[in-house]
Amino acid sequence: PLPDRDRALGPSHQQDQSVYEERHLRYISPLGKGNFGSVELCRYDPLGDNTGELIAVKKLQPNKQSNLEDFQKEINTIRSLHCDYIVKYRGVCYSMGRLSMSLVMEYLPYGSLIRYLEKNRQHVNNRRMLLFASQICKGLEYLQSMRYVHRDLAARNILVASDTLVKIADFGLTKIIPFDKEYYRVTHPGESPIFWYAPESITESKFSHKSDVWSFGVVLHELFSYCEHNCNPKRLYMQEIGNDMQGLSISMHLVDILKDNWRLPAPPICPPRIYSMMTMCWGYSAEERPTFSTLGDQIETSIQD
Ligand SMILES: Cc1cnc(Nc2cc(F)c(C3CCN(C)CC3)c(F)c2)nc1Nc1ccc(F)c(N2CCCS2(=O)=O)c1
Repeated sequence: PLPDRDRALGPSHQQDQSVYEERHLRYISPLGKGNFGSVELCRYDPLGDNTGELIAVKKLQPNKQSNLEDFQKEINTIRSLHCDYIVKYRGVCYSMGRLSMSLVMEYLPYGSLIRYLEKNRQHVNNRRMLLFASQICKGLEYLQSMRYVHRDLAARNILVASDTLVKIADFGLTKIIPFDKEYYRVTHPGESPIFWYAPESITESKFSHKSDVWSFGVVLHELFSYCEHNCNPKRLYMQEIGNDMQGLSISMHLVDILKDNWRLPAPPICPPRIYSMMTMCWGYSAEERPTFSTLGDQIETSIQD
């Protein structure tokens, strides 16, 4: 049979674990909004006695019809992923007579990693940070084994399931690398998070597992900066680029300083071995960068020490 992700998502093939009926969906509160649409906390309560499970429901922006295709791709992607370090797909919910659909996922109560670290900074030590880093690394290793490139790796897209478990959350930009290529070239970059992008992604819109490795290095930087607002990657890069913008676009300035070998500075109190791991992820050419399995081993070694 076709591998999971190659089967078309369609109402006629009831291969989804479950289709959620809108009439049993109880809206509770908003979780987040973005150009992607919105994510809401709901309770699926078919018995109507408040014993149903809490779920996170991602709805598409109603007006953006073009996104429906992307949304279907995102649903196909997340449906095909089965990994402890990736947020779990639960099913879909059709409403308005199959006119619109929502993506139903498991609900992770602690929210985004950024907010979690801001709130719990005082009792998250380096060991726990390394545990989170190794979980994200394992999630990415799994994604790579499925030939997916995430393309939007950042602490804001990592969710916290518990004090000892984080998961990769957002697959809106994830693409499958064609079987005969090493990279995916994007035609419409959209709003690119360039401060998390590898140089070749900025200059050539090329995305590969190695460009995800670059972004993982930036996530390591965010982790060991405790997602401090005043030392987030965008702020640090903009300080270095300076405000003397001679008309060059920000992304060209960014590529210039990366070519000159400037890199994000070591976060305060970051173990030297971790910072050297980040700088390896930031090898200018993709070949220089380590693989996720090498990074995973190095992180495991650091945890043992
Ligand atoms: C699939 C999923 C599962 N569980 C959860 N739990 C969750 C639990 C929470 F308390 C919160 C917050 C915590 C802070 N207070 C004020 C509001 C609720 C929260 F934001 C999330 N959220 C999920 N998705 C999600 C939600 C929201 C998002 F903005 C984004 N994204 C944004 C960038 C791309 S994104 O799609 O990753 C994904």
